[in-house]
Amino acid sequence: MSAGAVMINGKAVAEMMTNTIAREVATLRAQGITPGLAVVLVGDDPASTIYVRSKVRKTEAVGMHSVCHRLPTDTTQQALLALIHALNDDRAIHGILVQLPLPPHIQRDAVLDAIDPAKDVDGFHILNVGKLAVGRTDGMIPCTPMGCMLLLRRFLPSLSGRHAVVIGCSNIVGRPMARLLLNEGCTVVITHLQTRDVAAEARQADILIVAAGHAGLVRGDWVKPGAVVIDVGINRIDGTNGPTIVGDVAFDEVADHARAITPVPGGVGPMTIACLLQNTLRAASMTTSKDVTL
Ligand SMILES: Nc1nc2c(c(=O)[nH]1)N[C@@H](CN(C=O)c1ccc(C(=O)N[C@@H](CCC(=O)O)C(=O)O)cc1)CN2
Repeated sequence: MSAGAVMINGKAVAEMMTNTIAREVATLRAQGITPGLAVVLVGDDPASTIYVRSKVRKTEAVGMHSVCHRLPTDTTQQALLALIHALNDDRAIHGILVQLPLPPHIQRDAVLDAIDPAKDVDGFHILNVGKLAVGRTDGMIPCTPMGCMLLLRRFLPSLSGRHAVVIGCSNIVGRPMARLLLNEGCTVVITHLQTRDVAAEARQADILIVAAGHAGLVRGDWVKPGAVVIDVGINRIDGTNGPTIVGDVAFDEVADHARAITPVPGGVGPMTIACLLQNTLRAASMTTSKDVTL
């Protein structure tokens, strides 16, 4: 890593956030409200199973009420929708999360749009997507892009006027990430599979967000000296010492050019779950204020 490059330690930031959240949960509980999160997993995808277990463990660790519904792969869309409607009506549940990806026979958008937008702690409901798209701040923000923004803000006090390039245009990361950066005053370019020269676009970036799902895609010569690089990729590969997790960025090469970089693991990933807890706390707090106004 070059002498000036800083490693942005998402794991440490996520731990600090989680400690703060635990204190705020204790305050809410003292007022008689225990924030509740329901996680729904359909099927037995190994990575999803690990993420869901981690979400449940961390939800409980901060003192929230945690419910996990593990459904078989052949669960019908109708049965899944019935569960969501029941969770929407459950006053002990403030946040609902359906782990993605869903099996192919289930229409993802129909399921996500069935979640009460006020309980949509993933920020994937079309109403929350729309709020973010028009720059409104009263919607739920998807957890991974929110985690990236929190890491960026710690490192760059103002994002206004920066040139940001987002590699990847998924609904979970790339698109909401681009909108958050735009809302903070960045000039934003999104690249995708049809982009003619992704490397040339990346070289313009003051802020480079990489969420392509392609191990080691971004090489050292793709990065402008002094850029801040956020690696969202999580790729499982077989290394010489067994299976290992790497990002979308060739870390050692890029660290020679960048001013700051997130590692994988230990960068954006832990922030995703911390932001999920933050959104659940926010959802529970909003219910409270609604109750007070009524
Ligand atoms: N409903 C959702 N589904 C999915 C989301 C999401 O935000 N909502 N994001 C991803 C998976 N994901 C959370 O669900 C997630 C991915 C990675 C991590 C993480 O902490 N990664 C670690 C490495 C973990 C490992 O060893 O595998 C790291 O980067 O340090 C947390 C959450 C897709 N689905």
